[in-house]
Amino acid sequence: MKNTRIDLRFYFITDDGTSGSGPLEQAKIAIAAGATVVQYRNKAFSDPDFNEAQAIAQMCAIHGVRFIVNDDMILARALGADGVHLGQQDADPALARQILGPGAVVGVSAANLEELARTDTAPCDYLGTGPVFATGTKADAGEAIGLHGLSEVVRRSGLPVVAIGGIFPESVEACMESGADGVAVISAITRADDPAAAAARFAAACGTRPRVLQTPWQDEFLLIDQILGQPGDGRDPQGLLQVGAGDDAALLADIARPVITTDTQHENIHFRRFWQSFFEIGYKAAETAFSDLAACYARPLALFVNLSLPATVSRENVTEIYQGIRKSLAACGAVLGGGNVSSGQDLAIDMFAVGSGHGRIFPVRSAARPGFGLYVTGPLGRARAGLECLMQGDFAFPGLVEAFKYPMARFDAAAVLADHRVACVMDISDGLAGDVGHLAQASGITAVLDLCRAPADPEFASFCEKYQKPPADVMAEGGEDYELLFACPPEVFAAIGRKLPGAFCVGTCRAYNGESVRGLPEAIESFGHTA
Ligand SMILES: Cc1ncc(COP(=O)(O)OP(=O)(O)O)c(N)n1
Ligand SMILES: Cc1ncsc1CCOP(=O)(O)O
Ligand SMILES: [Mg+2]
Repeated sequence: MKNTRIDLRFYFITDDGTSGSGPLEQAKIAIAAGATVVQYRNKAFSDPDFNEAQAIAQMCAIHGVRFIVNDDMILARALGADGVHLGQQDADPALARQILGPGAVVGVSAANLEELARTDTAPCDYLGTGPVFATGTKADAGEAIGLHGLSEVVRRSGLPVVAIGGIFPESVEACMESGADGVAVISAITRADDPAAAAARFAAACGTRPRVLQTPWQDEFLLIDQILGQPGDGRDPQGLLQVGAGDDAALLADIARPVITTDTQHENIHFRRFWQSFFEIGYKAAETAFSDLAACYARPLALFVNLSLPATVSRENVTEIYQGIRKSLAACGAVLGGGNVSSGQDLAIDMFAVGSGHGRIFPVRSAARPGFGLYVTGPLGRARAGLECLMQGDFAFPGLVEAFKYPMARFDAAAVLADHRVACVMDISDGLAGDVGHLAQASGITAVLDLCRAPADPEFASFCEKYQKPPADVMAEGGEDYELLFACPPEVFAAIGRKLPGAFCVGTCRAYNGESVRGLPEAIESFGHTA
């Protein structure tokens, strides 16, 4: 059964064969001009194209434009599309109707009367017929049927018909007069010198109206209000935000020894949507900022977040990012102090974290002394291994993937170190190999690494075995565990170790002998945050 009506007047189809702008840009132009339908046609679709297709789906949804996927009903379903377009070589329309349901749009191609005779049109909502005129866009499109052929199909089909193939604004009227309900167009827009002007001419010929293009977060203030909450809504139990969301700046209650840090997370540098959900991206971004506070013994109070949002991120995605951020805030008792959203090329999360420093001690990197041991608060390399698993598509080590996705700022460990007056601390965000060098340089010592004393970790060990990686290499190069590196006299560590059973020794501090770091596994390069 079908019960779908569709306005076919200006049916735009994305072009996967042009060196000009990509499908999302093309769709935006068509939507802004007044397209009534956008078909996503990508003959070489592969997984990484999903985000772009989703962005087109979102643009269509926001503007009330029907979104149709060519050829692939499963992709249509995954994208929440309005429907699918199927040709003679594609899946059976009856199956598409069964899978997509009665409310979906199912379109079918019948190039001419012969194909129409072979087509089960009962499950279909419309027919795509052509090429009406010669087209260079589809090599296997067959002979042009002309306006006469179009009118014959219209007369026989009993379905709404969209004319396709070689159509220009000048030919729209004749197609409509031949009985078509609309025209489908690719190259006359996508390969025009001025695609926006060409699309506008189509809209005028089809009788549709232009739109002011909205981005998913156009109503920025609403979005920010929704995200930040309001005073008294229980999200700021300590009353830190005397003036919070909704004003130009936040007024915070008095903070003893304010400690401030900033951090930025960029798509494809610090995270990938392919590997992490928006929730996970938000959560981890906040933890990375808070890890800096933990390394300074500061109590976390507030986080300010600026989001740069490309068109491929929806309002729902933004909400998910903030849900992830809120998980992190809840874990450490901090509040969301404010923020901003703006359009951008890539998804980026800029953060500004505020904390209250320890009453007596502010640890620094420069306080290591010869004779001190070098220690870390917990296992190293697990997050790096988890990242490798994601890159390989290996699901055999869920604990490692979890370590990559859900690091925890070590406020618990910081409290123990502070109790023992440890004065030299930093968080390991770039990998031990790189970060120990920073500590050694700041302290003017030589750090001698020895990673053989790391506690046994069966999952990590079997990962290293499977991928033939020396464990010490992965431990030394892997950032993103967000453990703390600290230096103190061995007798102090003896007491700390009883309270922090996961902590272990990674080396010793010696008088500077011309090298900042010794004992690094060979061929180690700290995992730099470069693309
Ligand atoms: C609206 C519309 N009409 C016809 C087609 C062509 O479909 P098909 O014959 O399956 O060819 P491909 O487009 O898949 O190469 C269409 N896509 N849209
Ligand atoms: C997909 C398709 N099916 C029949 S003709 C055609 C191509 C239409 O492209 P253009 O509008 O550039 O002629
Ligand atoms: Mg097809």
